[in-house]
Amino acid sequence: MSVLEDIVADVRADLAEREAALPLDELKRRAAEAPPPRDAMAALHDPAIGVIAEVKRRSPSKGDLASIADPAALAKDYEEAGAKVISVLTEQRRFGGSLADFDAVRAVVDVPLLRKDFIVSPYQVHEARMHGADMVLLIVAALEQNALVSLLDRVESLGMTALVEVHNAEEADRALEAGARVIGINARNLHTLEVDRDVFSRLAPGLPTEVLKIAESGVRGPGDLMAYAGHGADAVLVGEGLVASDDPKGALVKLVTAGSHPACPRPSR
Ligand SMILES: O=P(O)(O)OC[C@@H](O)[C@@H](O)c1c[nH]c2ccccc12
Repeated sequence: MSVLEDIVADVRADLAEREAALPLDELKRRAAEAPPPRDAMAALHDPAIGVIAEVKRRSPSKGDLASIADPAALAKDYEEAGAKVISVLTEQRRFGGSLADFDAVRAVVDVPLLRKDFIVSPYQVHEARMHGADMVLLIVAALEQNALVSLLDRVESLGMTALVEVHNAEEADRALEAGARVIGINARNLHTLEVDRDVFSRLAPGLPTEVLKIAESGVRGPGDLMAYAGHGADAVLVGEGLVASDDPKGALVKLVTAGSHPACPRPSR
């Protein structure tokens, strides 16, 4: 099995436990009572190159990145530093995240929040909404086409924005066919965990101008952000480059400053 298949198998096992504890109907009822979602798409439509800052403790490729004893404090720093959206990993076994982290962050920030997980079931989408998510990650490589289409519809029908993640041209075609309006091009191959920053420059030109393009993974600093901007990125999604820094807030200020600098290329929308 590939890394991705292993992760998804465990995610499904954990999901079955939660479904047994809280049935879907009750979950939907609670989700309907959550405050309405924020407009993540509008937040990312800013003319500056935005940063989606991620709360990430560890990863299968790099192991422990940061202990993050207080995810809310980190997220507050991200918000103050100018993050357009904050991504919170909720996958526990490989990434050390949780819905409790998500709740802690939701309680202290106003920016749109992305639930970063391996979403394979409508249950997880309603669960995201119940916890106050505004945006949900859908990984094309983890989904059959009909599941991708129905999950995307569900995310949008609940008023949230789907970040549809791709890593190659075939997945990009599937994302477009499903109706994705925000596409994340991940430099990391989730089957092998290898990073190739050139994937963005290969795929982005083939996407329609009106689709928001997010460059994911491997952003080490302003130079990488500027390079991605030059290839048409509307925003970058950054985890390790922030959490593993001695000063995550300062590191994010540098990225945000680069993204709004007049010399930074702008998307041709
Ligand atoms: O830590 P990095 O290299 O900045 O990467 C962030 C983000 O792109 C990465 O966490 C990610 C991209 N797609 C994912 C899917 C699942 C889990 C994690 C991810």
